[in-house]
Amino acid sequence: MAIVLGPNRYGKAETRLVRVSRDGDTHSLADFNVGIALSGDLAATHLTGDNSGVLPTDTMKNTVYAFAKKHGVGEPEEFALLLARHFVATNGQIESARVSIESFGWERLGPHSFQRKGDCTRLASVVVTAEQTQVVSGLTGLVLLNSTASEFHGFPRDRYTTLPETTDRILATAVDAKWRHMSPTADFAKSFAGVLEAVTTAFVNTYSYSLQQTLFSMGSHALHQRPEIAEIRLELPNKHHYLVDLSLFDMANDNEVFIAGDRPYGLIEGTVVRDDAPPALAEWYL
Ligand SMILES: O=c1[nH]c(=O)c2[nH]c(=O)[nH]c2[nH]1
Repeated sequence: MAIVLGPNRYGKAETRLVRVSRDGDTHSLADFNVGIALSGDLAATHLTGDNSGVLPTDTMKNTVYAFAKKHGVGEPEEFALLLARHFVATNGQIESARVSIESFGWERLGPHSFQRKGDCTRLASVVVTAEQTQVVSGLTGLVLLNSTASEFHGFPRDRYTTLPETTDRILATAVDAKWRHMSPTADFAKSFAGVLEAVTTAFVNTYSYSLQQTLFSMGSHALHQRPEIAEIRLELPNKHHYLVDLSLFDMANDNEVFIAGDRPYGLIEGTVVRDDAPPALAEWYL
C-alpha cells in the first residue's frame, strides 16, 4: 500500500484591508476581507519540509497592502484578478490562485464620514413595579467611521507604552446605546429616530481628540435634542485601524492603507445624564 498526498492548497485567510482614497477633502473607502489560496506543485514541503517553493502566506498579506497602495482598489473582482494573476505569474510552482473578497459597504455621511450599510438593531426594555415604570430604549450595531478629524496624543507613557502619538487617524466604532426616558409616555418612534440622528450627527461633527470626548459629545447632543430622555449610556468599541508600514517596500503610506484590527479593541463606556433626571430603577445599573 502506498500513501500519497491528496489535493491541497495554502494561503492567507482574512486579510482585512481598508483603503482610503482622497479627492481633495472628500474621501472614499474600500473595506475588504481578502482570502488567498494557492495550489500547484507543493509536494516537497508536505513530504520533506522543503520550502523552496512555498511563498510565505505573510508575503501574500503584504502583497495585498502593497497592491492597494500601488494600484488603488476599485471593484473587488478587479483587485482579486490583479492579485491572482500576480501570484500565478511570479511563482513557477503555482498553477492556480484563488482570491476571494468580501466587500463591506459603507454609506456616505459627510466628506470623510461613513456608516456601515445595514440597519442597526433597535432595543426596548421596560421595568414595571407597583410604584414606578421605567422605559429604556436603545440601539446596537451602528457602525460609524471618520477617515480623518481624529487625533490621539498627550497620553502618559510608561515602560510598556509603544503607541505612537497621532494627529490624523481613522476613528471607527460600533455604537451600543441605551437611554432611559423621563416618563413612560412618549412618541417612541420619533424619539428613537431623533436619538439615532443626534448620536450619528455628533459623531460626524466632532473633531475628536479621544473616543471618550466623542462619547460625551454624542450623549450630550442626544440629551440636548431629545428632552424626553433622562440619561444615555454608550458603549463604544474603538475599532482600531493600523497604518501599514509600506516603507519596507519603498512606498509612502499617507494614511491610505490600513489593517482593520479585530481584537483586542479599546472599549470606551460612559453615561451622560441630565442633572434633573428622575432616579433610575436598580435594573438600569445591572
Ligand atoms: O480615543 C482613544 N482613547 C483611548 O483611551 C485610547 N487608548 C488607545 O490605546 N487608543 C485610544 N484612543
